[in-house]
Amino acid sequence: MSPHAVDSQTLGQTDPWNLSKFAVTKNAFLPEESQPNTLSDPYYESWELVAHNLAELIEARRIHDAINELPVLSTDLLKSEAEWRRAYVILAFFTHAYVWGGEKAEEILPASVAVPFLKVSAHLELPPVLTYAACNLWNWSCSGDDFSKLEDLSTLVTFTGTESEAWFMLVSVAIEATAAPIIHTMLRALDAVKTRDYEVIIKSLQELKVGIDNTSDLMERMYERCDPMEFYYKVRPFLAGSMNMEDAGLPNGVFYSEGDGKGEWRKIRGGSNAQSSLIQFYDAVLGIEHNGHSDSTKSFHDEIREYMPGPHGRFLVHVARSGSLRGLALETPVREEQHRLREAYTAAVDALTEFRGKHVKLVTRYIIIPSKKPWAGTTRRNLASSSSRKGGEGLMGTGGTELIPFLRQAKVETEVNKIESPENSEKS
Ligand code: HEM
Repeated sequence: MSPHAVDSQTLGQTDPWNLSKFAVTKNAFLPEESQPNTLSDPYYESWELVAHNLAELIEARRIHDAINELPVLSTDLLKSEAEWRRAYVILAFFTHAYVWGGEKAEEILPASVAVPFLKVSAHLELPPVLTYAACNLWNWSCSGDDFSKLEDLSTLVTFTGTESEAWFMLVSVAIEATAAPIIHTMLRALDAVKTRDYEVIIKSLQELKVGIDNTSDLMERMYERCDPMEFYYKVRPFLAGSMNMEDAGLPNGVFYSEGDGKGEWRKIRGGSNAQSSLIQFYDAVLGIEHNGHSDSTKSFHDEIREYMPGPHGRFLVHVARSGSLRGLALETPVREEQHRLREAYTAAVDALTEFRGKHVKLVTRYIIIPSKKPWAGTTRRNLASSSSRKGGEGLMGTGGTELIPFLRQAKVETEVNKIESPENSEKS
């Protein structure tokens, strides 16, 4: 068992939260075990053959032929939830390899991928696109028991076969695994709000701060083995969705063909770490809210929950409604323990603000700077070429945001929650 996994006794104590209903495991948002790297029924051999050779097929410009030759397979022979997840990973990678793997974007997704992908996505309550779940949560295996040990993790499906791509995906797996105990600690803290058990809450908030710091430290390990130029020009274009991709060659989005002329044009956001339930969990327990952007009344953070596995999205809603640590921290402190609660709350908010600050720096290193540099490798018409043509102006995130203003706003919306002294405690 991963040393960060929560033991069954502890899980038992938090049973009122009904975690299995929310697909929260002893490894939090990661599955219980290493993921299978093959579907067991030989019926799916043709999928597995393409999946295991995806990077080579893309490199050799044979990916379209390989996918066009696939039969339209049924989902009836998927044997377990782990196999449904494996099918989702495979079909998500096929979709993005097909759309972005040629000289220019392909607008029509063939039925061999679209038909089973729509079924598998509906089963898992996810959109039919390469989400964080496809790229990260369900796309790894581990040679040991410790899922936070980056060196022991490997990816199952990749577009490029590069170390940069694997590292980019696996850093997030390690982050999720390391944070597993924090979920359970914070659920106990929310329960303790009802009984005003200050000591439990203070200790939990202190642990949360350490957990968020660990998340930041692991995120900064990205620099070790993910090369910014390779990430920007080779890997990131494959993560793009079909929303806001007019300049990259998808004016109408992508047509998901269901055969016999049937199908639907879809504009869907691409994969983004913004779809991590963990960071939104940190927001939820601290009572941090994000505002709507100009074209919607819903915030991006709320919208993006639809790109998380259904049960995880529902878990976040449930947590946000289950007691307010912030409300308790805002009460005018009279007793010593109330002062300590404020300090612990603010230290956790500071840690999350710092995480978001470090993330902006990461995005600058991996997107802003490379977008202004010339690339000597293969060029295709895609997200990278369309952004670079404009000298990096108006850069969009793969999740579809105007990235830097959006990320700075998320940081400010975190920071304003600090409660430093009774005088500035009016915000609630
Ligand atoms: C090379 C690595 C990374 C790059 C280039 C990157 C890029 C981005 C971009 C462009 C956005 C804006 C949303 C969008 O996709 O449109 C975003 C959002 C976000 N990313 Fe990353 N990211 C990286 C790694 C990470 C990691 C490791 C995490 C940690 C789990 C993370 C967490 C988030 C979160 C939570 C958001 C939503 C904004 C917020 O709540 O602050 N990112 N990222």
